[in-house]
Amino acid sequence: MRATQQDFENAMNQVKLLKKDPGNEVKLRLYALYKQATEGPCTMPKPGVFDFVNKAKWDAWNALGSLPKETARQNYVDLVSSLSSSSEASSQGKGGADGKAQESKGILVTSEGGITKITFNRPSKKNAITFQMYQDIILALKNASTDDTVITVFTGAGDYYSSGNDLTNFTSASGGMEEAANKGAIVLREFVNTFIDFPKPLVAVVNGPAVGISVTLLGLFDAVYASDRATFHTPFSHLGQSPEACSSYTFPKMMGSAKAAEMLLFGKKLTAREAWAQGLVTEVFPESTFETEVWTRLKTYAKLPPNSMRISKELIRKNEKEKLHAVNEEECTTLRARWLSEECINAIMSFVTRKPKL
Ligand SMILES: CCCCCC/C=C/C(=O)SCCNC(=O)CCNC(=O)[C@H](O)C(C)(C)COP(=O)(O)OP(=O)(O)OC[C@H]1O[C@@H](n2cnc3c(N)ncnc32)[C@H](O)[C@@H]1OP(=O)(O)O
Repeated sequence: MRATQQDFENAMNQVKLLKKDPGNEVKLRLYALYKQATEGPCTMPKPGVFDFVNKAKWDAWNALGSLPKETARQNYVDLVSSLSSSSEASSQGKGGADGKAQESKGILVTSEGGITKITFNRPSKKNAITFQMYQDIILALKNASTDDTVITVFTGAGDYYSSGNDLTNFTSASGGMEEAANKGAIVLREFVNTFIDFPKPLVAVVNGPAVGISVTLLGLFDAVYASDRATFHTPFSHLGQSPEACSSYTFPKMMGSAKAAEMLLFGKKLTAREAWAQGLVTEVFPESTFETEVWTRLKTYAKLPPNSMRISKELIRKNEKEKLHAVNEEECTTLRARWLSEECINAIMSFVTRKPKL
């Protein structure tokens, strides 16, 4: 039976729910089939040789020649169906009861002893945050804000806390940089708003190096415990980008504008003790006792009266909320423009095309 327009639209939605990243080759094939099915043969001018991403996409689309739209639509549906059967669609239920675990691609959410634990769980990529992970974290925080857990804790699996935004979020987007930048700004706005509005105590257990957005977000946490192995790095200028997660406001407020500028403008990497001295970190622990000491403490905190902690947090945050939302809005608008700048595109391309290690 021929794939209908409805089958095609269902397949497009299905792609967004794939649990396993199908890899760049498959993504290019999907892109090419989508373009062929919706626009017909490629008539676009060939991108320049240094425009790696758009050239790869153009090549994939152009290779389909005069394949009829209907056949491209059918092939797209078939390809998605084969991917979906090998990679069960992502789902994340509502948690809260002790011992329940929800796993999505890239994050692991567990709840035990009154603590929701959200783990960046992509150690082979230093826990870089994909578009899907941003969305899964939003969902996990929304669940944690209304379930019966008392404290929510972020940590990282493996040697890193997180290397920040996955730099391939933009290069692997099927609709080009402009579409990726629009999507990025929308996702980022909602993601940061969820942290601003999160009603319960939010704690970061920074087990290792933290980069980019995983650092800036810490300004919205209630406590940050760090191993003495952790470092804090915000290389935004090196990436042609600008600060996010309200750090253009929280960092100068917390550490003074001179120290904030060293981090946010010049990309100075701080040790855990330096970050503590600047007020970004609550307490630093020796790596050898870090996990035991921190988790023992958190288990005690999770037994404190939850309503009292929620009300105190509300009082602390109340006068800042409107300001934080306005800052988030402006940072997202600024970043959207940055992502389309030559400085940023060149920096991202030089990361994704760097030579593999021997
Ligand atoms: C909705 C969108 C919101 C966006 C908000 C804006 C956010 C901005 C930021 O977060 S900016 C910060 C972005 N992050 C970085 O610039 C870090 C980039 N990575 C590195 O510099 C290094 O990988 C490292 C210092 C983190 C670790 O170096 P090393 O110990 O030498 O390991 P590898 O480089 O070999 O890394 C292993 C493996 O992981 C991949 N990887 C690491 N970080 C990222 C990343 N941020 N994005 C994508 N991929 C990453 C790396 O490519 C290696 O993969 P491979 O084994 O080669 O397949």
